[in-house]
Order: sequence, then structure tokens, then C-alpha cells
Amino acid sequence: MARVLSLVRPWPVPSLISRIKPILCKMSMDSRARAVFAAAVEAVQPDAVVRKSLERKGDSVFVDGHELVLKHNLHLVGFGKAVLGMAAEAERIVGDHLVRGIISVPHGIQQTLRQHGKEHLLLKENSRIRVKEGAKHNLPDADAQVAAEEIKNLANALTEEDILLVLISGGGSALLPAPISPISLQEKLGVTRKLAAAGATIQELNTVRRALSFLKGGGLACSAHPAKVVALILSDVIGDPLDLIASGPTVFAEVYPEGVLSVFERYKLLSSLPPSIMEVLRRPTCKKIMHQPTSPGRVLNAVIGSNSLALKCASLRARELGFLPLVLSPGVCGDVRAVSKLYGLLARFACSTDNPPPEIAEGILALGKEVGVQTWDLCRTMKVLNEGCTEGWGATCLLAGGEPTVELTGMGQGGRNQELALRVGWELRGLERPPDGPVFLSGGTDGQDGPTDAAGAVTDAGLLGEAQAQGLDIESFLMNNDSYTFFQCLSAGKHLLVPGLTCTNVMDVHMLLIPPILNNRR
Ligand SMILES: Nc1ncnc2c1ncn2[C@@H]1O[C@H](COP(=O)(O)OP(=O)(O)OP(=O)(O)O)[C@@H](O)[C@H]1O
Ligand SMILES: O=C(O)[C@H](O)CO
Repeated sequence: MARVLSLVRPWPVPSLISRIKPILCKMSMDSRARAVFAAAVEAVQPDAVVRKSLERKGDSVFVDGHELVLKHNLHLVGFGKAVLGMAAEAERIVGDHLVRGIISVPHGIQQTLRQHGKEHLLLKENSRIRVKEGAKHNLPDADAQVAAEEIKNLANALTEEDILLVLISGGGSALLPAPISPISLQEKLGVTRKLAAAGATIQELNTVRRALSFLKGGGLACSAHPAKVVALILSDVIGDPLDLIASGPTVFAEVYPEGVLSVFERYKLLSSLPPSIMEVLRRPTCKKIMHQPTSPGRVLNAVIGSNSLALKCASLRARELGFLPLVLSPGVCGDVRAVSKLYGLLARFACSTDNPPPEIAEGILALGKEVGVQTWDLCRTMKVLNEGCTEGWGATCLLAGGEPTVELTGMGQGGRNQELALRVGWELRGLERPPDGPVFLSGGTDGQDGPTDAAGAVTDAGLLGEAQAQGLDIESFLMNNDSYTFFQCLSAGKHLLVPGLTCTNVMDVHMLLIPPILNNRR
């Protein structure tokens, strides 16, 4: 443990302290939480991650140590919320060898980027890449289906001499819909919507999508065969599993109908499935025939940005702002209720002036199992929090990431980050308010939490009192999944986190800021 602690020195080096101190005096805990979140988002900007991963040397480009020889044989496709900026940067680097490209990006993104002064993420006027906008509200639609068809045609036309550069980011599944006939787009949309509303995980959703789609589960790579395929992936799935991000269009994945049916069964959708879906799932060989695995070495998949990278850069910013940064895990998942209880207990553990009662640590370890956090990570975190208190290290910034789920029971407006922040605010009741008590932030790095224009919210132990004083009943807002309305009504929306369009997507960032605690711990 001593070794771990020596790696995470609590304070910046002395030369930095004099520079930082005046900033620290001025910035509230709330502002510092927002600044750390901004650093997380900055680290995974689409142009930056592509720039770092494509190294140009003469007529070659290197990806992950692999050399690709460019002979005016480069084609490009892409799909996802962050892909426009990725494509713009890729064209700046290898555009002189680019034959043509097609990307499928969210509806309205070009206009929005222009309005936000983010021209550097747009393609130049004479670009060889065609932009197709679709998937309004992150749902597959006819426009995205046309884009998917064109991407398939481009891939089909490639030869052995060609290289297909594939840019992939979160939201890619909705932007590349190619339902296997006779499944219609409406039918596919219907089942995925029902699964999402029932609280299915992205692993479950994309297992289903892979089975019902021609291009997912390696279909795109197979269409491009015999061309060389190089995929640059900005991961928005826990653990960065290549076969699940955007449903893995460049990763061959065999379909097991039983596995897919068990997902439908788990969410009680089996009896209402359209016959077309049952027909496709009953054809066990259909995917295998279409998706012959490509020859070894012809497909390269590289993760170029992830939640871990965002947390790493957030830690650096937290340190600049006077906190001991502590990364719990980039893989928090499970029901948002359990996740909120975990953060509530961690806050109580960290803020306890005396030795925390053993039930707190026991509760933390039990909840960790429910929300995908390893016991080792929790023990390490509690040990550092404890030593931070006893040795008087000062403030701590506990960071985590991932993607919890919300089981929708109400008709309100909200998202998992706002609901998590609201629930954690409730869990913190009774603790000190800032600046002497903890602050919690939860934000989606894509800047859009569920179907709202907020990324998340920032809360603290004063939330309950503040809500009561304004006649807002937290429990009824929670029952109705109406966290967005709650935060809009509360103190003129000041708790909402609204970074606007972030142009990227590596899941959510959770942050617990703990001020220095004066304590009697031994
Ligand atoms: N009213 C609500 N309250 C809480 N959560 C909600 C509400 N409405 C939707 N959600 C949740 O929001 C999530 C969808 O949010 P969002 O559109 O940000 O998806 P995403 O997972 O980030 O998308 P992608 O993976 O494509 O980037 C779902 O988990 C859904 O349960
Ligand atoms: O598009 C998708 O499938 C999700 O964003 C996960 O990558």
C-alpha cells in the first residue's frame, strides 16, 4: 500500500502550489467539479484522438505500430456521434490519398457545430467525404438506413489493393441500421426501444442488434473483403469490448440465437416479437453465410479513446485544482439506485470525523458487487480515503466512469446522470454542505443525458433542504423519472450541467469531491 500511496502524492509539487493557490481561493467546489468534468471531455475530443493515433510518415501511415502504405487507395466510412470531427482530422492527415468517403452522423450536427464555433470539426468544402445526417433523437431512421446502404455499397466495391479506414464512435448502432430482410426498420426500432426502456444493458441491446443487422457483428468488414480494414474506435462501452462498441461492424461475432432469445425472455418481450425477427433468428446459418471471417491480418481494430483516458486527464486537472485524484473504476454499471447508494456511503465513509462504523465499509463492498466495481478497487479507495483523513492530506477528488441503467417507471423527462445526481443528493442528506461537505457530479461526456439538453447535474447535501424550501418533492420527481424537470425548477436550473455539444462520447463521468475533513480518526 505504501507504494500505491507514494504514487498518488496528495498535493502538487511546491512550485505549482503558489500558482494554484489564488485560483483555489476563488473557485467553489461546484466550479471545480465542472472544470474537472470539462477536462475529461477535452481529453477525448474526436480530432485529438485521431491525431494521436494516425502517424503519417511520407506515403505511409502508422496505426498502433502497423504500417499502411498509401497509394491513392484509401476509402473512408464512419458512423457515430463523434465521427464528423474524427473524419475531418483523418482527412487532414491522409486526405491526399483519399479516394472517397461516406459518414453517417447525427441529425443537425453540422449546423450545430457551426453555431458553436467548432468549424475545426467540420469537413472542408471540397472534401472527398460525403456527410449523411440521420438518426434523429439517437434512433435509427430512414435517413440513417440510406447512409448504411451507401456505406455497404462503398465497402462492397473495394479490391485487395484498397484500404478501408472505418471511424467508429458511440451512437454508431443507431446510425448504421441495416436490418436483415424481412425485418423492417420499424420492427427493429420497436424491439430495441422496448429493451432500452425496460433497462436492458448496452451489452444486451447490442447482442440483439448484431443478430438482426447485416452490417453489425463484423458484417461491414466482411462486405469490404478482400480490402484491408482499419477501424479507429472511440469507445463508449465498459471495458472497451470491440465486438459491442457500435455493435462491432468490424469484428466478426457469431450469432447464437438462444443467447438473443434469452435477452428477449429476460425483458418479457418474447411473446410480442414480430414474426420477421423470429424468422431471422431461426436461420442459424444466415449470419455465417453472409459473414465469412476475413483473412487474418486484414482487419485492424484500434481503440483510440475511452472512459479511462478521460478519467486520467480529469485526474490531472483535479490535481491542478488542489485535489488528491483517486480513480475508483471506469466500469460502473447496474441500477442507478444501487450506484447512488454506493456514492452516498463512500461520501459518509470519507466525511466521517471519527472512524467510520464497519457497516459503512460492509455496505460499500456489498454494493460494489452489484455495480461492477471490484472489491480490490473499493478496498484501495477506502484505504486511501482513510489515510487521507488521518494524515490530513486535504481535499480528494474521487473519479469513476461507466454507464448505469435506469428502469423507467414514470413518464417524466430525465437521463441516467441527472437521476443519479438527484439520488446521490438525497443520499447525502444530513452531511455538511459545501464548502465543508462533499459535492457530487454526474455527467454524460456526450453532453446529452437521455433526451435532454443537459449532460447531468451537480448536487450536495443541501439538496433536500433547498428542494423543500422551493416546494419540490424529490421522491415524487424520482418516481416519475422526472429529474430534468426537477433540476430545471430548482434554483433556476443552477445545478444542471449544460456543457452544450461536446462532440464526443465515452460514457459518463462520476465525481465525488470531498473537502479536507477535520477528524479524530486513528
Ligand atoms: N426520463 C428519464 N429518466 C432517467 N433516465 C432516462 C429517462 N429517459 C431516458 N433515460 C435513460 O437514458 C438512456 C439513454 O440516454 P442517451 O440517449 O444519453 O443514450 P446513450 O446510452 O448515451 O446513447 P448512445 O449509447 O447511443 O450514446 C437510457 O438508459 C434510458 O433509460
Ligand atoms: O452505438 C452503440 O451501440 C452504443 O453507443 C455503444 O457503442
